[in-house]
Parts: sequence; structure tokens; C-alpha cells
Amino acid sequence: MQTDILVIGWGKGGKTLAKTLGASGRDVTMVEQSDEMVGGTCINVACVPTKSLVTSASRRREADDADTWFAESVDRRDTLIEKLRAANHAMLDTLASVCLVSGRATFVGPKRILVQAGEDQLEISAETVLINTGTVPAVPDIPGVDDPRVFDSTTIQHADPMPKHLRIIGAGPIGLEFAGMFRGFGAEVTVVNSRDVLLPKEDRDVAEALEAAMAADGIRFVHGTRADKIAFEDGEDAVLLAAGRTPTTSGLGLETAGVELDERGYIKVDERLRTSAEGVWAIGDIHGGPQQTYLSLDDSRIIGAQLSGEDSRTTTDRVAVPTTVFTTPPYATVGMTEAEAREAGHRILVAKKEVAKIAAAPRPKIVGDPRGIVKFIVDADTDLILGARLIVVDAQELINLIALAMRAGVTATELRNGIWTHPSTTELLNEVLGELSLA
Ligand SMILES: Cc1cc2nc3c(=O)[nH]c(=O)nc-3n(C[C@H](O)[C@H](O)[C@H](O)COP(=O)(O)OP(=O)(O)OC[C@H]3O[C@@H](n4cnc5c(N)ncnc54)[C@H](O)[C@@H]3O)c2cc1C
Ligand SMILES: NC(=O)c1ccc[n+]([C@@H]2O[C@H](COP(=O)([O-])OP(=O)(O)OC[C@H]3O[C@@H](n4cnc5c(N)ncnc54)[C@H](O)[C@@H]3O)[C@@H](O)[C@H]2O)c1
Repeated sequence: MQTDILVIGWGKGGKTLAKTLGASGRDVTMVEQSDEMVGGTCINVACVPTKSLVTSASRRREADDADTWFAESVDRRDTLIEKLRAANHAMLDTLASVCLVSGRATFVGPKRILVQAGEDQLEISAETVLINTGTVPAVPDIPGVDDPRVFDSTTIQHADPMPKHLRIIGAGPIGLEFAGMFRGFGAEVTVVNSRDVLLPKEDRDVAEALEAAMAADGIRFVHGTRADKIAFEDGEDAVLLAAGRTPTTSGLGLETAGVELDERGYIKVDERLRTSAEGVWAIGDIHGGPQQTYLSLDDSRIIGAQLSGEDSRTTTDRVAVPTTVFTTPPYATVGMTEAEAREAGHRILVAKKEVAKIAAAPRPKIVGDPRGIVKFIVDADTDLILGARLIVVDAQELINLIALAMRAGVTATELRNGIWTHPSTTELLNEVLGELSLA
């Protein structure tokens, strides 16, 4: 089979390009290895189902039976995901110039793949190839990982029975999100952190505030400990491996295609996401940048521009990329930490306030979770925001506004004097940015 544009893997950036190119009549072929993964990692096993479970867990009350609540939460998650997967399938299936192929792709030459599905095989050649195959949970090379009580971020979403006493290996975003989730579901939770402190790149006051909020919920942390075997201590009934992700490049035959890998096994790309092979791009997690769905989406804009002859953007154009880890309350970041701003030579103003002490923004108190801290780092000479850290309800929304202000050159004074709805979390900007002082 011959196609114009071949997308390997139904990830966020790849499916977005397949849709826009297909809708404009381009000949596109999408290859996905698993019917369970139509729509990609984010909607099937990552961002969306985990946030559904985090939300359900946060709504549970002490009196609710843990097993029943968990089972109902999983059902709710499954119903949502099935709908999203069907919508994703329909999005491409309804486009006449998009061909969907089910099976696992392996390169057999430059811009040439073999797709295998059971006994069936199909060879596809393309003008343009977009590799969007993502990552899978990393399995540390330690004894005991094969124990049936050991889960990864995918399998634990259907754990049966629900773990009641969980040990989590890794204190990155996955470890922290699942810690809050399972604590909410009523489990005892211990997080094993290989680093000496939580979030070592973060300012200490912020990291300590997050740890305090999680510890107040009853989550235990063991810092400075690298798990060297799977151990079930003090009645633990389950272990979650949250020790990073592994690229899906091994076995993809990339050497045959002239696509080079870096020392970590990710695909090497330039700032336009071009690989070492002509006409082959890599999108999303597979090229080893920060792993966020919205960056895979932005990758699709960079590649889409090149495919339509515009070539207008690169990854180096990205500024003020926000992040949110969906702990309870959520922890969101954009720009520099205080330490980074100092190191970069800025004269800085800092405003920092515990959420409980913010008088003029009552929303966190209204929704019943006034924990956390917010912190802003501002350039004293230009009045521009250099960075923000939010541990507060709605942080995943407010951080986007601050990121936009940073990109658009909106000053701290303008944000402080902004007219915001009431009661909202946004209006904390009025009060907290009124308390900036030289630091
Ligand atoms: C538990 C968890 C929670 C997360 N939460 C968030 C969040 O809240 N917000 C956020 O922005 N990010 C989150 N992330 C990260 C986010 O999920 C990823 O950055 C994003 O899904 C990456 O998408 P992608 O475009 O790289 O491809 P993916 O969505 O990973 O798609 C890759 C596809 O390729 C297929 N594939 C692989 N190999 C082959 C092959 N050889 N042939 C054919 N098909 C193949 C796979 O089956 C898969 O469907 C989370 C990740 C995890 C694990
Ligand atoms: N909300 C979000 O945006 C979100 C949510 C989840 C995941 N993600 C992305 O998914 C990716 C994977 O997340 P993650 O948390 O698995 O990875 P990570 O690499 O961020 O964190 C894994 C942690 O586990 C530690 N670790 C590794 N082996 C260990 C061992 N044997 N014992 C103890 N600790 C060990 C590592 O040192 C590291 O601190 C990240 O890039 C993340 O950004 C994003």
C-alpha cells in the first residue's frame, strides 16, 4: 500500500494532524497497534481516566464503603473512556481520505513499514512519516516486579480488589497523583522517593507546602530511598511502579529507517521535530521532551506548518509552558522558581501567601479546601512575571491565565489591578500581587 502521510501511533499530535490533513483531502493512513488505545495514551490510560478517578476519590466521604466507591468510580471512568474512544475513532473514520489500519508497525526500510495483526501483514510506503508511538511505564530492573500485587499506572486503574495499603515507588507526577487518589479512596499510602527531598528542583517552601498538604491527608513519604527490590511492609497489599516511562522505540526497526536515537532511546529531533531521516518527523513523548499531552498537540502545529509549506514555528519558540500535577489541591507551575530567577541574575520581587490566609479570595474556603500556598516571582525592573507556583484549588485553570500574561507581556501590576469574577480563585491575584516585596 502507498500513502501520502503515514501516522504511526494514535497519539495526540498525530491524530490532530491526521484529522486536519484528512479533512483537507490529503491521503492519510493512521496505524494503531491496539483497539484499546484508539485515541492514544492520554484518553485511554493517562490524563483523562486518572483525573476521573482523582475526582471520584476526592468526593468520597469517610462513611462510604471503600470497595463499593472504588468499583463505582472505575465504572464511571470506563463509561467516560469508552465514549471518548468511540468519538476519537469516529473523528478519523468519517474522513474519506483517511485510512485506518489496526496492527503493530515496524520499519522495514526508509519510509516503509510492515504492519502485523495476528497472521495478517500489510506493507505501507509513504512520502511523509510521522512517528507518534509514545512511551510505556518503565519497569525497574529489581527483584519482585513480576509479583501479581505489583501494578503500573495502567493496571492499577482496574485493580480488583482495591488496594488498601499501597506502596508507591517514585515521587514524580504519577506517584503524587496516585498517592492522592488512593488516599482519597481510603487506602493507606506510602510514597518511596529516590531523591532526598520532594521535588528537588522546586523552591523548598513550595515543595514543603505540597508535602505538608499531602501528609495532612495521611500520605507517608520515605525520602532518599531507591527501591532495590519489591517489598511489602507492614501489611501492604499492593505496589505501584511510578518510576518513569520508557520510549516505544525498541523493536520499531528505526535503524532500518535511518532514524537515530539518543542515549536514552528516544528519537533524536531538531527544533522542527525532524528526525535524522528525510521526510520523517517525531511527535509527542517519543522524542524525549517533557511528557505532556498539550506539547504533543503543539508538536502537531510545528509539523503541520512545515507540511503546508509555512515552516513558521519551532520548539524553541515555546515560552511560559505551564504544568499541573493533579494532587489535592493541585500543584501548578509556570516559569522560573525563585532560585532559578536569582541564578539568572534578575533583581526579584516575591509574593508568597498561604491560601488559608488570603482574605479576599474565599473560593478555596467555599469548596472546603483552603490548603496550599501561592508564590509569584516578578522582575523588579520590568514588573513582568518570571514565574508562579500555585498549590490551590483551581490551580490547573489559574496557571493558564498567568502563562498567557507572561507570553503577552502583561505586568504584575496589571494582573493585581485586574477585574476578576467573585468568588473565584483568580481574584487571589488582587491580594497576593499587592504584597510583592524585594527578596
Ligand atoms: C498516568 C499518567 C497520567 C498523565 N496525566 C497527564 C495529564 O494530566 N496531563 C498531561 O498533559 N499529560 C499527562 N500525562 C502524559 C501524557 O499522557 C503523554 O504526554 C501523552 O499521552 C503523550 O502522547 P503522544 O502523542 O506522545 O502519544 P500516545 O498518546 O502515547 O500514543 C502513542 C500510540 O502509539 C501506539 N503505538 C505504539 N507503538 C506502536 C507501533 N509499533 N505500531 C502502532 N502503534 C503503536 C500506542 O498504542 C499508542 O496508542 C500522563 C501520563 C500518564 C502515564
Ligand atoms: N499531570 C501531568 O501533567 C502528568 C501526570 C502524570 C505523568 N506525567 C508525565 O509522565 C511522565 C512519567 O511520570 P513519572 O512520575 O512516572 O516519571 P518521573 O520520571 O517524573 O518520576 C519518576 C520518579 O521515580 C524515581 N524512581 C525511579 N526508580 C526508582 C526506584 N527504584 N525507587 C524509588 N524511586 C525511583 C525517579 O527518580 C523519579 O523521581 C513524566 O514525564 C510526567 O511529566 C504528567
